[in-house]
Order: sequence, then C-alpha cells, then structure tokens
Amino acid sequence: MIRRCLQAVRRFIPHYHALFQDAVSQRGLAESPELWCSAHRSARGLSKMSLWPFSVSPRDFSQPNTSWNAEMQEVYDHYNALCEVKTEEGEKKGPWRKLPSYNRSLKYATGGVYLSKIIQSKARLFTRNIKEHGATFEYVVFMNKQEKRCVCAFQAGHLLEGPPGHVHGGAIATMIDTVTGTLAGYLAGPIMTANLNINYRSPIPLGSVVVLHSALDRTEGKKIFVTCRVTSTDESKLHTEATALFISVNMGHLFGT
Ligand SMILES: CCCCCCCCCCCCCCCC(=O)SCCNC(=O)CCNC(=O)[C@H](O)C(C)(C)COP(=O)(O)OP(=O)(O)OC[C@H]1O[C@@H](n2cnc3c(N)ncnc32)[C@H](O)[C@@H]1OP(=O)(O)O
Repeated sequence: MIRRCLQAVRRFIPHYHALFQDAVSQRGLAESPELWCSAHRSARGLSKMSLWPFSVSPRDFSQPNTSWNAEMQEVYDHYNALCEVKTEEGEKKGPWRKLPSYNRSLKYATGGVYLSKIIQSKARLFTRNIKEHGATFEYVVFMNKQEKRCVCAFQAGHLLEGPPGHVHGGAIATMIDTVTGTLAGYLAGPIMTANLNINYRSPIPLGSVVVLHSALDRTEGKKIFVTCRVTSTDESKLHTEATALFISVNMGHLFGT
C-alpha cells in the first residue's frame, strides 16, 4: 500500500511545476492569499521530497504543430505578436496572453486534500485526449484580462465530423463551453457551466479554421454571464452564437465532494 502511494506521488511530482505556475496565474488563485498559501504548502511539501528524479515539462497542446494550416498559424501569429509590445525601453507585456493547455485539467488543482484523487486519476481533458496532431481539436486561447474577453483559433480535425464534411454540433458546443469556461474561470476562479445556449447559423467545414470570440457580459453574485461568437477568421461569416452561464463553486463542489 505504502509503495503504491509512493509510486503515485512519484508520478505526480513531475507535474508540480506546471500545476503551480498555471494555478497562480489564474486570477482566483493568484489574488486569493488563502488559496495561494494552501496550494503553495501542498506543492512545496511535495517538491522538497527526495523523490525528485524527473524534470519533465508537460506538453503544451496549444503550441503550433505540423498539422496547423497557414490560416491557423496566421491567427496565432497575429495574437501572439500582441502578447509583447515594443517600447523605447524594449519589449514589455502586451494586453494579450497565450494560455498554455495541458491534457489534464487536474493539473490546475491546488493539491492538499484532493491530492489522493489527483494522483490516481487516469482522467484526461476531453479536448486534449488524442495524441495525433490535427485529428480532433486543434486550438489556442488568447486572453485579454483588461477587456475581459478572449479569442480562440480553432482548427477542426477529421475525427469531428457531424454532417458530411462538416463539424459536429457537439464538437462546436464543446469548444464554446471550453472557451467561455476558460474566460469565466480566468476571471472568477473555480466555476461550472450551468447553462449553455447555442444558435447554429452556418456549418463549419471540417479542416477549416474559425475564431471563437468570447466576452464577459456581466456578473451577478455567483453568476457569470458570458457571450460567444464563432466566425470565419476574417469575421465575415458568422457560424455560431452562444450565451453561457457559469456559477462560481468551491473546490469541493468541483471535485464532487
Ligand atoms: C479553476 C478552474 C480551472 C480549470 C482549468 C481547466 C482548464 C481547461 C479549461 C476548460 C474549461 C471548461 C469549462 C467546462 C465546464 C464544464 O463543462 S462543467 C460540466 C457541466 N456542468 C455541470 O456538470 C454542472 C452541474 N450543475 C451543478 O453542479 C450545479 O447545478 C451548479 C451549476 C454548480 C449550480 O449550483 P447550485 O447549487 O444549483 O447553485 P445555486 O447556488 O442554487 O444557484 C446560484 C444561482 O444560479 C442560478 N442557476 C443555477 N443553475 C442555473 C441554470 N441552469 N440556469 C439558470 N440559472 C441557474 C440560480 O437560480 C441562482 O440564482 P440566484 O438565485 O442567485 O439569482
């Protein structure tokens, strides 16, 4: 039993750095001293253990890869350039930030009492569970915290077919949930989707690139209302419109405890 626990911890440790760096970059955690301390304590304890034999950095699935077509790369380059602006004193942070994306959402958790669940988990993020480049969801999210909005370049792979040659409505809903949820989570900390309302306006061809534009509409107490439009990259064609409601939850609710 003890050996199994140690093996599990050993497997978890390589992910600590990513977990903690990404976790503190989320506003809810970065601006909450209590959560921050708890995350830091749990993670620091683990990192100091003498079981630190690895230096694995997890794969960031939102980095360009060989499956991206020219249009996808173009949108990426456009927003990536806005992440740093040139000033007379040199380069400084711009209004946009590229969010990293891993295949395990639990890497964002704060550890502590949840650690035992994390280290045993075989769970993988739905949108990142296929290793083959370009087969399903190729996407990258850029966040503009100041303007409370984000954009996502999405290239739909051949395994997402719904109507012949076009993207499945459920796959589009998945991307809308992911992007609006990422925005809500970035602005408000742990959240869950309560309501998603989607109007499909025109089909999205498989293999094409679309942009999801998501913005905070308003907040009312625990409720976070977010809008989303899916368009062609030049915004001339509207594919889908959606509104989403997220509810702020505590970590216990997120983990079903
Ligand atoms: C830290 C995080 C980092 C994560 C990093 C991961 C990285 C990768 C990013 C990917 C991001 C993907 C994001 C996907 C997120 C999901 O897909 S979550 C999965 C799908 N959603 C679910 O399974 C949720 C299931 N439902 C529930 O758990 C609960 O019903 C909810 C939604 C949490 C609400 O809880 P509740 O206790 O019912 O809330 P309650 O306090 O009663 O209601 C609060 C208010 O909301 C209203 N409300 C509640 N439900 C509804 C509804 N359905 N319609 C309208 N109003 C409602 C209530 O009327 C109430 O209003 P007021 O009276 O305050 O005016």
